[in-house]
Amino acid sequence: MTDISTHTPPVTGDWQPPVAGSAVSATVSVPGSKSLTNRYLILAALARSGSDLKGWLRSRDTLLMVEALRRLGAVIDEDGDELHIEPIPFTDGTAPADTGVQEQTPITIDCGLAGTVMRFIPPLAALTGREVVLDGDEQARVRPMSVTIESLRELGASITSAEGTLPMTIHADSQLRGGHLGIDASASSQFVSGLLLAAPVMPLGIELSNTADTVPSRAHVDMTIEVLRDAGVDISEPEPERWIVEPGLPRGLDVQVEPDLSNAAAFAAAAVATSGSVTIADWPVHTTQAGDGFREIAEAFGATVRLDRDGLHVQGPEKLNAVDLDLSAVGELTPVVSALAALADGTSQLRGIGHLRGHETDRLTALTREYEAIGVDVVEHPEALTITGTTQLRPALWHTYHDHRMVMAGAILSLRNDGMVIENAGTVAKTLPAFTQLWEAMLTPGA
Ligand SMILES: O=C(O)C1=C[C@@H](OP(=O)(O)O)[C@@H](O)[C@H](O)C1
Ligand SMILES: C=C(OP(=O)(O)O)C(=O)O
Repeated sequence: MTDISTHTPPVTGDWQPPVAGSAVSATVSVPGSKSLTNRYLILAALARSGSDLKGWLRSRDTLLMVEALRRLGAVIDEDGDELHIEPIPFTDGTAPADTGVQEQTPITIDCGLAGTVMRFIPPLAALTGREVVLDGDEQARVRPMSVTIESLRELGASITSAEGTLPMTIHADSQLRGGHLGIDASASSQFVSGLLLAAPVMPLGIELSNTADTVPSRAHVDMTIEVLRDAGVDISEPEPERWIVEPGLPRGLDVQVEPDLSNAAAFAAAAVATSGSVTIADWPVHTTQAGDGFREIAEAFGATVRLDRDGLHVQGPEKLNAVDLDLSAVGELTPVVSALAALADGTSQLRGIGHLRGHETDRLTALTREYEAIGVDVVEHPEALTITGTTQLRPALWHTYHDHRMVMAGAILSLRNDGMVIENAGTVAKTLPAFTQLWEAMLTPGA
């Protein structure tokens, strides 16, 4: 198993990841899922009693969520790898109890660059009866937010936002009653998840439907439904993309967070890229995580994949096949998958990924630029990338655009591209602060 205890601290600036001299062979254990941690935190903040989260992910996105919920009134204590959460004092279907003079001071919330914070916190904030000002990183200010803002307005919130993005202010007179709502969720599944997660506290619950093209990242909506249901919330989807949540607070949680499979995919990809063999410990047999989709994707590249009680075992092929994949449901895997496509034998199509233009950065443009710089032939389409793999990669500075998954993609390419340097590797702390350490440990013989 990879042991990072004796390794140097995480790299925060430029990083030259190791080249794989031979086939990578390792067992890797990754920390908890970002998407599950942040959903559990939201549910715990709404619950009718205290909650315990074990194995939660400690990263920038989750710490921002913890801080946001504290500011809204939850009490959160950290004890080793556990979090204990006492909820915001909501009662079924009403705003939280009056907590006195302090209520007059606006609450400020930093969303960083976290989609889950900027789309999941506003519905809760609008239920508190407090003035809440939300902002984030410069790049967060261009991420799509108008659907969250408009939908909360329709449900009774009073919101000021000059550009329909962050920064925004939710006013204290907001009254979110819930009810029927149709939204265009084609730009992000998080518009749907944010409303569904807060719906148990709305007096009328919610009947929400998507009125536009299919919701992307469907796996994440399934995750939202599952965590709500597991917490005793009455949620149904009587027809595709129409969801009904009945009012009624969730139960307190006592859960173990699954490992983050989208982060794990980068390590599994190291096996695929080097004809190597990597085991990801504790890969769950049942999960709603988008990262689980990597099993089929690895097979499409020619890898052999086996899931058993010890985890996921990935054996890379001698030569990578080119692929033709619709990644719309599992879009966050795209940067990692694209790195494999850049090493494959032939031309790959990665389709259904237009919504990635609203992620941490415009990922289609960022990947295209960086592939061109290292000698990979890539064509950028509005909603797809065409990538022709090569064995003749050029060393270059790989820019990361404040995108953790660009760091991961760069590390995979570095396995077969000596001299490549990854700029601002510390940005990977968004979801995996120990990434550079785990990566180097994986490439240390005997890991
Ligand atoms: O709800 C979530 O936890 C997420 C939903 C997805 O967002 P989009 O639907 O905007 O792609 C995904 O890409 C993101 O990494 C996490
Ligand atoms: C798109 C991502 O993050 P966010 O939750 O900020 O949308 C991601 O992690 O790939």
